[in-house]
Amino acid sequence: MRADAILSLAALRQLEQDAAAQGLDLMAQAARATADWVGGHLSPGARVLVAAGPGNNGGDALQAALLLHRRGYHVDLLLPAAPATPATQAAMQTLQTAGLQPRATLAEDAPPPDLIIDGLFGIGLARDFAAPWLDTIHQLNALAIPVLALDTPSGLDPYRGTAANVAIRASHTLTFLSHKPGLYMAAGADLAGQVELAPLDYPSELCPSAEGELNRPLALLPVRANDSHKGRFGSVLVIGGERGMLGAALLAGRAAYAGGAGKVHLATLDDRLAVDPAAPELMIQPLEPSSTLPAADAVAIGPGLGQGSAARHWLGHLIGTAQPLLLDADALNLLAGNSTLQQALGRRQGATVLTPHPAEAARLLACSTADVQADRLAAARALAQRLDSVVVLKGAGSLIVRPDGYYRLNTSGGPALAVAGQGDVLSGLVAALLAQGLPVFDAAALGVHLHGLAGDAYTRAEQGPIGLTASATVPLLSRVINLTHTGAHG
Ligand SMILES: NC(=O)C1=CN([C@@H]2O[C@H](COP(=O)(O)OP(=O)(O)OC[C@H]3O[C@@H](n4cnc5c(N)ncnc54)[C@H](O)[C@@H]3O)[C@@H](O)[C@H]2O)[C@@H](O)CC1
Ligand SMILES: Nc1ncnc2c1ncn2[C@@H]1O[C@H](COP(=O)(O)OP(=O)(O)O)[C@@H](O)[C@H]1O
Ligand SMILES: [K+]
Repeated sequence: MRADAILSLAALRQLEQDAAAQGLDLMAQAARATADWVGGHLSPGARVLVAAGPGNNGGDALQAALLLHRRGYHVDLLLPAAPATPATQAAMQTLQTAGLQPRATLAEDAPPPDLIIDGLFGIGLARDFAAPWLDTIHQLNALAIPVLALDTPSGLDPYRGTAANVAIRASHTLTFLSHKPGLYMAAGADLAGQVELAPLDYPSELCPSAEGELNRPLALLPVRANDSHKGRFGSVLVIGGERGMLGAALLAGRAAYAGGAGKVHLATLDDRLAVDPAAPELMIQPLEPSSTLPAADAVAIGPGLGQGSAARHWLGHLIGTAQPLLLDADALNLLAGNSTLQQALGRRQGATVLTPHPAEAARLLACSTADVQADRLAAARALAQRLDSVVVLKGAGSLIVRPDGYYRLNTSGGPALAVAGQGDVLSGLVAALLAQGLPVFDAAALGVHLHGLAGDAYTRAEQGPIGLTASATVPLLSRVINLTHTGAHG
């Protein structure tokens, strides 16, 4: 299996069953990976508090506790409930034989540990917590000590990224067998800390097919030949810029140049800007109902578009063309209220990308933003399938989803990007990648990845995420593109 692959929960459970039927002990492997992780971070003699739950997540933790004890660590065991699975019961018996006695509650006078291992609950979490779990998790969080969560922080749904009524806040998560999207999305983005994968060993024929993968840049722009000219790198048309929202179209246009487009046209609904003095290379044309649109290899419609009749007209017109097309912002809001446009989009011949943030996705799905965030993958898949488009569901852990449901989960970027105008920048960048000929899923995925890298570069350079504006992101885009730019001559 590819290292970046994501297995569905059902596939993971199937793999677990098939491995057990072949006599493979995945729990022992998970425990070894855990003990090795601790060995890479703390020296023997360090104090480790191992919190174990009743299921197999607890089994992983208890087997790891035994290994750590044998390797010379000082292990304290917290076992709030009796082990419920045979593997967990057996692990507990071996620990007791080795002289380790568990406690049911945290000892108030115990010396503070150097690390907590959270093996309370994994993928088997089924409901909100009651006592004693509620108190235990609050108490563990209150210790404010580094936590290594096994598989997932207890209380976090590692597929949806939603938290139960309380959840462990981990500094690190060691997840087993396959990546899990909820460790990067919604509440998971703050609860999982640094995530590492322990893939574990099993025969390759047991490996189910993946439902998605982490978004790593697979498709890159081709290296540019010395004998190049602007006509080789595609032209982008941005349509938007209603009164009071011209800036959105300008940001998209500037980002399209930063993303390597050879030519960028802006067709704006507000006719009061003849030129962008900060980016005079943008060719700006006010839109009249009778206008002929400039020829383009990719079109982005939506940044600052508004929802007036002219906006509706141009959206309908573009859906009827076969050009690669990106819909953002008010183009999505117009679409949400118009089933005729939605049907036309579903029948569209050309490649289409939709880039909703959760509120725009909610309007399209006629549900609440909270509903979208409660199951981001299901929401993005529903839209991609219904509108036969590649969908980028933005926000922490952006998802890039194909109509057949396969997805890439983005891990770059962060709160530096949580500021007005970043969506416009992303639209222009993805349009530039489309105009340069990347296939639609790759263009969307690479654009999201690079946009996130620009945010990460800022956070690193400024030692924090505060203060990055959308316009200041544009030059960072070209820097990260040039840094990652490899491949064959185009
Ligand atoms: N999937 C796999 O192939 C592997 C799984 N392993 C581990 O096994 C874990 C899954 O084990 P399980 O399926 O036993 O599940 P868990 O250990 O996550 O939890 C299941 C137990 O918790 C109880 N429970 C669920 N929600 C509760 C709540 N809110 N309050 C109180 N009790 C609750 C259930 O009744 C059950 O006893 C994984 O996360 C991973 O850590 C590893 O051993 C490696 C292999
Ligand atoms: N916390 C975050 N982590 C990662 N990416 C983020 C975060 N917040 C915002 N972003 C990204 O920034 C962009 C914001 O887009 P959007 O909400 O459409 O902004 P606007 O409408 O103001 O242009 C999206 O690409 C989104 O994924
Ligand atoms: K856990």
